[in-house]
Amino acid sequence: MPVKLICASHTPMMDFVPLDDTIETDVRGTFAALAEQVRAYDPELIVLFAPDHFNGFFYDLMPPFCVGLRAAAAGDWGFGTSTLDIPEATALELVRALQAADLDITYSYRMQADHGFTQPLSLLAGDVTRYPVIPIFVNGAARPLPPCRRVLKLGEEVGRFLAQRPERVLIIGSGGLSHDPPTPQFGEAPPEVEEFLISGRNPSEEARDRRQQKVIDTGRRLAAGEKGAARLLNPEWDRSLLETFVNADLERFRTMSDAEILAEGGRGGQEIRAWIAAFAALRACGAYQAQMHCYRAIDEWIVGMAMVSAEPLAAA
Ligand SMILES: O=C(O)CCc1cccc(O)c1O
Ligand SMILES: [Fe+2]
Repeated sequence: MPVKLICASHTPMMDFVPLDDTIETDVRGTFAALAEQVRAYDPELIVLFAPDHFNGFFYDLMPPFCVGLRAAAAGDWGFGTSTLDIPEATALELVRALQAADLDITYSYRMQADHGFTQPLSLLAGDVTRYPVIPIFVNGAARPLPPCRRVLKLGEEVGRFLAQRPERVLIIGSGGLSHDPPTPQFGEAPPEVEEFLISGRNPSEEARDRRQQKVIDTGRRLAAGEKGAARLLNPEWDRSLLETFVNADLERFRTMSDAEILAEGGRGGQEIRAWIAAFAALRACGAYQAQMHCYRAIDEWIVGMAMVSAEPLAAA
């Protein structure tokens, strides 16, 4: 079974906040080069690990992980509401395989996939619906978060499933690295915000715009060096994580705590779980070699922006 991996940060602010220098050209150029790789590879199945940002998953019922059996784009940040092209029978087989491996996996016949899913599909696949995809939600926003060692286990078992599939598979991990967008935290927010965090699905257009504008404003204040606007990006931590992934040193994550991730990588840093799952899945298919394509710490977009691709060693 051919397999390939791409992990990338996401930041929906890309399409709302233009940068006035070469950074945007570099980032978009790298995404375009990776999209060309995807086109040439022509995946028959994408397995996409991504977090949610209180667009599709809420505290009324918060799973650590969720396999989408049917799903649509959540409608946030201009990525539309298209139905994803999920091969339902294969996704169901994956659920059964995970259960057989003692993972109590959640699944959904009506998943909403937010920009964590739709942005990488749009940037790397050209369109949200271009290729068959199995979306796998990995909670990276709603505390308490699943322990990183369980994320490793999920990735490993997904990888074991993929290793015996006939399809040409592209594994994508979406999120992080260090960044601290103004996502409200349960227990630290006023009652009406907590109510939103519990059950804020399908917001009005005005409510959605207000929320997104707040994120955009935070980026502007961070870039302006305003104290307390958001936790600073942490390029040093980002680079050490990238090295860990490139060196396939995934054991590091077995003991990595939420507190450590929060301290080094901010609230958004918790999204590295999607990369951990993706790399663990690839690793379960055999030894790999990885290539780093880009790293930029971008305050305006509130993101440690990185892209890494990887393939099995034998195929290199
Ligand atoms: O819409 C939101 O709540 C947050 C948007 C957002 C911004 C920067 C980096 C991210 O990873 C991200 O998700
Ligand atoms: Fe995010």
